[in-house]
Amino acid sequence: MTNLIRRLVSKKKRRYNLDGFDLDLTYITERIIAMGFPSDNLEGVYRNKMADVVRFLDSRHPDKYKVYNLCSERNYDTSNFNNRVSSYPFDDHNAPTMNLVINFCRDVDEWLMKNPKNVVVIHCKAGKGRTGVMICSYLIHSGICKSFEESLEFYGVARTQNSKGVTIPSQKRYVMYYDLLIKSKKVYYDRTVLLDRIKVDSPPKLTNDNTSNIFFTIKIRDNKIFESDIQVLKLQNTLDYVLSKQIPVNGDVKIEIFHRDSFGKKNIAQFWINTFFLATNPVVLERHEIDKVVKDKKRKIFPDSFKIIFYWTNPFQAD
Ligand SMILES: CCCCCCCC(=O)OC[C@H](COP(=O)(O)O[C@H]1[C@H](O)[C@@H](OP(=O)(O)O)[C@H](OP(=O)(O)O)[C@@H](OP(=O)(O)O)[C@H]1O)OC(=O)CCCCCCC
Repeated sequence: MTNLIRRLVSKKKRRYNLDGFDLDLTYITERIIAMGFPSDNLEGVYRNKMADVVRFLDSRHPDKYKVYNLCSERNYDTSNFNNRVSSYPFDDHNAPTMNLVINFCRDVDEWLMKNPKNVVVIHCKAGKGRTGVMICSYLIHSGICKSFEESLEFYGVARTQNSKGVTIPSQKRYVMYYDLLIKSKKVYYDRTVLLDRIKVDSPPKLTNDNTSNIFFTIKIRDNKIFESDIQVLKLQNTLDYVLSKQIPVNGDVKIEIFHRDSFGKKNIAQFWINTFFLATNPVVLERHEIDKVVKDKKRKIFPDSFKIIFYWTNPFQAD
């Protein structure tokens, strides 16, 4: 019964089902393992049980494994894994920071280079989205995959039965960024640019009378630096918000669009971008490139033509 619940919760992910083990765990390559959170108590009933994961790793890769926990929301006693655990935390359904990806790839590389028998075991909560971003980045870093498209495909096929590994647009974008960074051979830094203006084309249908109360926020990593006032929009209108003062942003930037009604505010769309990689101006994000919007498969809220456009300025001409 417990295993049935675990299989239901792990959905389309490929499980390790051999020699008496039945775990939400997949070998992406012989030396890169993805898995669900090693849990205790009630969570242990529907996710991987910590004791089973320890038994598996100690029997298959004694003293040769290192575990990477990507969850910002939970932790465990690392002595379960002989303290060979590194933490690279970021939030569920979000992108990591670029520095987190860079440091993670270095750490994994260092461990794998130490001994040809060493393996890495990477997990978040479900062991799919966040785990996928980091594994795909390392597949590029190590040269196992030659492009971000190849790594996303490779991981999706290996980890799931429906090839839906990394599905959140911002998470995919960060794998693309890492590919660009590796190919450019440049040294990453939190480049400063100025945000000028944000447009939302073809507003969503959120109410029966087609009026929506939209506002947006800008965060640099986890710090909110700007919140717009509420814009009342009718369907067919375009939200065109010219910032009264240019806003300097650097590195990982999260923009969230909210709708406010009598029940409160609801985050309806969001995306992460990294300023180091901004090239075109304006930046146009199509429907399929915006988190949450892609989940509206039947186009009930967001029309096909929905897009977010933003304008920015490079304060340093030489960049
Ligand atoms: C009889 C019970 C039948 C249960 C059937 C459940 C079937 C079911 O939907 O199970 C799944 C859910 C939620 O599952 P999780 O709590 O594991 O949540 C997943 C997690 O957020 C993934 O992110 P990450 O941690 O990999 O970064 C996410 O992938 P992504 O970020 O790529 O979108 C995935 O989205 P996705 O589904 O792929 O769109 C989420 O479902 O489990 C529970 O809510 C725990 C249920 C606890 C039940 C306790 C029972 C004791």
